[in-house]
Amino acid sequence: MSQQLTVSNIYNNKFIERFLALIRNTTGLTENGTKTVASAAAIGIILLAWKQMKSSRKQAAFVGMPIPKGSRPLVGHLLALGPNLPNTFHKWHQELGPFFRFKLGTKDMIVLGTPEITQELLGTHGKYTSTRPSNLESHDFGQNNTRGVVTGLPHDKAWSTLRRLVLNALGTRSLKEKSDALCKEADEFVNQVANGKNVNPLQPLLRVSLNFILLTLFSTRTTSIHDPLYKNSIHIISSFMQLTDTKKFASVFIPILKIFDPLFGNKKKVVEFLVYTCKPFYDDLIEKGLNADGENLIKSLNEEFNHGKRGYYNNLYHPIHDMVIAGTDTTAVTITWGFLQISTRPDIQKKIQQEIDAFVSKNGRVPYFWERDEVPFMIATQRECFRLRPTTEFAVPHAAAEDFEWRGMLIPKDTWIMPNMIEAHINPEKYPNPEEFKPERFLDNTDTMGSSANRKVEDRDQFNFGWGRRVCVGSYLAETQMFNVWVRVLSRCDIVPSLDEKGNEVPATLETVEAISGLTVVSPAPFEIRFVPRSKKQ
Ligand code: HEM
Repeated sequence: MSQQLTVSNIYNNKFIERFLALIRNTTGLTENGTKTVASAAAIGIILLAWKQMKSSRKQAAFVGMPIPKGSRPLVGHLLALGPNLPNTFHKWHQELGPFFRFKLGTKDMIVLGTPEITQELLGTHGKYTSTRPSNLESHDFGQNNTRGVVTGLPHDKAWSTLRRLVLNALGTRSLKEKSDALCKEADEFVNQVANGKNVNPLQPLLRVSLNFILLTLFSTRTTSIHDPLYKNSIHIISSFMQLTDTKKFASVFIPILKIFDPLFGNKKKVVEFLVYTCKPFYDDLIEKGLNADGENLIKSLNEEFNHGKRGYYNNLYHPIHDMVIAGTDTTAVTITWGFLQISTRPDIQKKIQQEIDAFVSKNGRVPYFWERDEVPFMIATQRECFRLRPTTEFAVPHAAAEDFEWRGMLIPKDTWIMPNMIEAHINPEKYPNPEEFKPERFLDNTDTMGSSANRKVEDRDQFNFGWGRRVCVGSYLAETQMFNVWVRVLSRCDIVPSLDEKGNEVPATLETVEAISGLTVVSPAPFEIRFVPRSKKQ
């Protein structure tokens, strides 16, 4: 009869008996001591085997996923990326298909090149793919891991509440109430530039965007580019962008570089900047916003997270900072790229002006954003400009929240997921002859682009505001601003190329103006155009 297997009779097994004797003879331990050591060894062996099993599962990660050539130990594909990432990725998509994996140092990154694939991974599998890469969280204002909107975690209740409050403050009703103040910002922009002189519209547009954010958050605004509030805000935005440039966090991707962190590491500088520069700046703005008449976002945030108490705002800095950073240059840059594209297309401008003029002669004023059905060709042109020059090249990267399976492949936790915005918008199946500037392809749709983000992928007409649960919370504000500025500029001006010293036109186009990739936004290199008042056109 076979012996029953129990913990105590395990030691009666001949092989184990001999093993215990060996330990006793070599260590001089008692019988009980030997059994304890043997048990500990057995547990160790089991743990090791389990770890081995786990890591062999990890080795099976990404099996079947295309990967470009050129990966090197330690640095991964770093040396194969070349100076122009979108071009390299376009080449890799052509060689490898709609998705591929590459390695940046030791980090795995998946790039998604078609709307369908992106929807599948970031929409259908959103449960696993809606967090952000942990190293995007470069700081927390030194405050117990309070996160903002951009890096908050979807399973965190505070994040859902925050997102809801922000969406509410930047939504249809709220912005309709603020409409007059927002329209004035756009009027002021036209007053400033409508003089027929060469101008780079980006800087004055940055002030319009900043004022849109300051008004909705704190019921305040800057009065000119010389206003200290404007100067300090731009200082905060640009310093933060520079401090958090991916290159400064190379050791995140290439761990061996950590040895240089004490010399070149940036983390301490970021935290000092946030604590000593940003906090006092935001304290002033928060007080201003809480003392202001009427509703604004800071009042609802303080009510929700601090029960309306004054004086303690540690948990509000991060969400506020996110809005200022995410909302200012994105919209200004989008409008700038749009004006650049139509500055060489008087035919397109004329069609838009006919629509606006017809509305003005009927109503005595230009349309509001909610009357955009009256200017369908202008809306279609904005969409076409946005398609041909997306404002972000890879949106804001998502990350895998846990190991999960996709198309039979194991995607490990922390894999970065990057939707390739440029590739998605030149997909010939969705946009026939994608290289052609053709606003007509969007003519039948004046819905907001933000609402298009919630549709089925085949019904979406563009993807610039992102995907899935993390879709941009500021899309309605951005579109309102784009509309207000476009409609006012084109009702009063023609946008034409700049002039050189001899009076010759210098056309600026997507081909002549370099696209400069930033942390998330891709900005035009400095260029100039002119806004010539329509009645005074030579
Ligand atoms: C044309 C202008 C804009 C563009 C192209 C844009 C684009 C984007 C994109 C692509 C994302 C990432 C979505 C994803 O992860 O899939 C995003 C997220 C975000 N945007 Fe925008 N955005 C714009 C304007 C704004 C404005 C005006 C604000 C705020 C006032 C804003 C605030 C945010 C925030 C807070 C997030 C993070 C959302 C989250 O992680 O849940 N954006 N935006």
